[in-house]
Amino acid sequence: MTKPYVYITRKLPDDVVDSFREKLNINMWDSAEESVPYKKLLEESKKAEGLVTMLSDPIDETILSQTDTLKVVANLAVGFDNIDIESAKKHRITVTNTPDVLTDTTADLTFALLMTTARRILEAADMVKKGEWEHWSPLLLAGSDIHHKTIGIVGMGRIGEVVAKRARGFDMNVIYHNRTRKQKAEEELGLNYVSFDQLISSADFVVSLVPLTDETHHLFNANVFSHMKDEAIFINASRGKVMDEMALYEAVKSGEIRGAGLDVFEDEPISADHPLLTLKEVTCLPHIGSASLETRYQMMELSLNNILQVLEGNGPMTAVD
Ligand SMILES: NC(=O)C1=CN([C@@H]2O[C@H](COP(=O)(O)OP(=O)(O)OC[C@H]3O[C@@H](n4cnc5c(N)ncnc54)[C@H](OP(=O)(O)O)[C@@H]3O)[C@@H](O)[C@H]2O)C=CC1
Ligand SMILES: O=CC(=O)O
Repeated sequence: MTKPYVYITRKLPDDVVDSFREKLNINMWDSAEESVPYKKLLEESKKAEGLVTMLSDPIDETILSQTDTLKVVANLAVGFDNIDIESAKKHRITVTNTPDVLTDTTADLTFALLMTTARRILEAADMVKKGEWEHWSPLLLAGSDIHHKTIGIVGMGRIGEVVAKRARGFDMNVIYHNRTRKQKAEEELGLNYVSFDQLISSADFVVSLVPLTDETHHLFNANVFSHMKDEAIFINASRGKVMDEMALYEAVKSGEIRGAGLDVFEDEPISADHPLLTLKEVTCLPHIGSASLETRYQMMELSLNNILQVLEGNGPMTAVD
């Protein structure tokens, strides 16, 4: 029996992929770092039954409408804003993602970003390494406290709840905003539900964990930054396009808010001359929320298992609704 053809849009480790080769005929793009060119993606999608895609691959109507073979797209991420879900539905192509396996790891990184920014860890480490530490002084690199402060989480989903748990461990007051209230989490984690406006005006740390949708595009804009506390720190670990980067730059530069910690950007990778990179109050990371070895291996295995399940006629393990 011929094995179904599956294309992976990045070079993944052989020790993960090889165990699926008995049942799947797998081909991969030959770089782990560089995205597959769009033309090649289009060409492969016309002959593959399954695609494993990265969050940087645009899986659009052109790709989804021009294939007679494609049955399943497994995105190596929990976010799926790079995929035209309506079009996939229309063409009866299953889309899967990688929820749960990355939740704790991403929550760890989100909290690390918050702590790094609040306590000015990068500035401090740089000073020591560059030999610029000349003396101890009472206000040397004095930052913001974390304990007993108020953290406001916008997007209290899987990752939001675990960040809330981390925050409770630091004796923080946790407020959140979602479109729907989560009574069980409120009771279990001691959270307080507030309106979006209340959250942004009362939180010391405003943390974005909302997916990118039409509704959340530029949710954090100049008007919103202007209503935050002067000492507020904005943390974005979800998607760059939920914030207006230039408005954030202005807000930090003018002292309207104290700083920001960002794992994601409107365009990735962010260009080296972007104004945000000039601000010492802004911590910037290269979209590494789920990047632990253990978690990335689990995400790869889950993606390939989703492909296998669908192509063997079983339901996907983690389908995007
Ligand atoms: N930096 C990184 O490397 C990573 C980033 N991510 C990002 O984090 C996001 C969250 O992941 P995860 O927690 O698993 O997702 P979930 O779907 O579990 O949580 C998302 C939450 O956002 C809320 N939400 C959605 N729309 C809105 C809105 N318009 N206003 C307010 N709240 C809203 C939802 O609640 P409700 O529907 O009630 O509003 C839901 O509780 C992903 O979509 C992805 O973009 C994820 C992993 C790693
Ligand atoms: O950004 C990462 C994801 O899993 O979504």
